[in-house]
Amino acid sequence: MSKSQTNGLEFVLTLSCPDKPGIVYAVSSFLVQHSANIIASQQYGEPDGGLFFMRVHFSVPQPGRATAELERDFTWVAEAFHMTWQLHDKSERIKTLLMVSQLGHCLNDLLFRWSTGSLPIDITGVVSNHAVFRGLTESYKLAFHHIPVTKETKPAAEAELMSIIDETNTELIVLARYMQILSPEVCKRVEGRMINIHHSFLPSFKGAKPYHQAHAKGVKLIGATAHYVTPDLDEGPIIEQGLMRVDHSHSPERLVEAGRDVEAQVLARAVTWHAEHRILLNGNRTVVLQ
Ligand SMILES: Nc1nc2c(c(=O)[nH]1)N[C@@H](CN(C=O)c1ccc(C(=O)N[C@@H](CCC(=O)O)C(=O)O)cc1)CN2
Repeated sequence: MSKSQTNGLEFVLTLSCPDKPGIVYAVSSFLVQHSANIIASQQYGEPDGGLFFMRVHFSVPQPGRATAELERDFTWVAEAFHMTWQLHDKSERIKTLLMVSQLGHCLNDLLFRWSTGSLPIDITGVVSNHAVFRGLTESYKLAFHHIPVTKETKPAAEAELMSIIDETNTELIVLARYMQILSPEVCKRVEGRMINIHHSFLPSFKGAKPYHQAHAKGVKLIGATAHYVTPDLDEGPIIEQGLMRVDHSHSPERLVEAGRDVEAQVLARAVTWHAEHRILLNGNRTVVLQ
């Protein structure tokens, strides 16, 4: 059945809007009117009376409802409260394209988690500017797209990437240590649905070689940051971060090696939360409703 024709039994509604009394009441009333049962609900109101954020996971009785039908019925609530909102059929796994360059620890971790069912995504393929992970990708029976990039070929390479995204109906793109800066045009087309793992505790050590930057500063902690990609390098909304302790004896190469696990764990949490529709954008920040 096509996406709009599935009769979902469980849905996730996410919304943000100017805070005012009556929002939860209005959402609850909508759910009662549709015989829905709340399974989980989280909300957050900015303390200064700014925006209100909500995530509701609910079920509807058999035979289920088409998402479009519920969306049509919720529109009046959304308009009354000037909501930015989305309704997701929880049975539909988000189509996800993975991208990597020459370091495969995050890719390997994501592929394994996906293969065991612990990562709620459908992988549409792997894109890389190097050929080194073709074997690993194809061992999971996934499509591998080798798209080499040079300064001269970057526009054509990005055009090929966008074609793959469009042709596979990819909804989420994950930069699993993909080490090419993407153009503002690509960033605009994937705004809010491209996640990067940066190998430092942002905002420290943006850009290239953050572990070498950290070593030069004599840090005692290194970290990793998962964030949405924007035209401004490593400045996008932060989703998740992690840290680990190091000391004076760690060379830059040892820091690179030590950081692999925290990078992979942070990226996996960020991808999971995006796939579970737990992340709401709040300007250049995120609200993550657990
Ligand atoms: N527009 C954006 N593109 C990318 C972002 C981003 O936030 N906005 N994140 C990076 C990942 N990254 C650090 O996490 C990073 C990647 C690449 C570079 C860099 O200097 N790349 C050089 C080429 C390096 C090479 O060929 O090995 C370049 O693109 O000219 C810095 C940081 C992913 N893209």
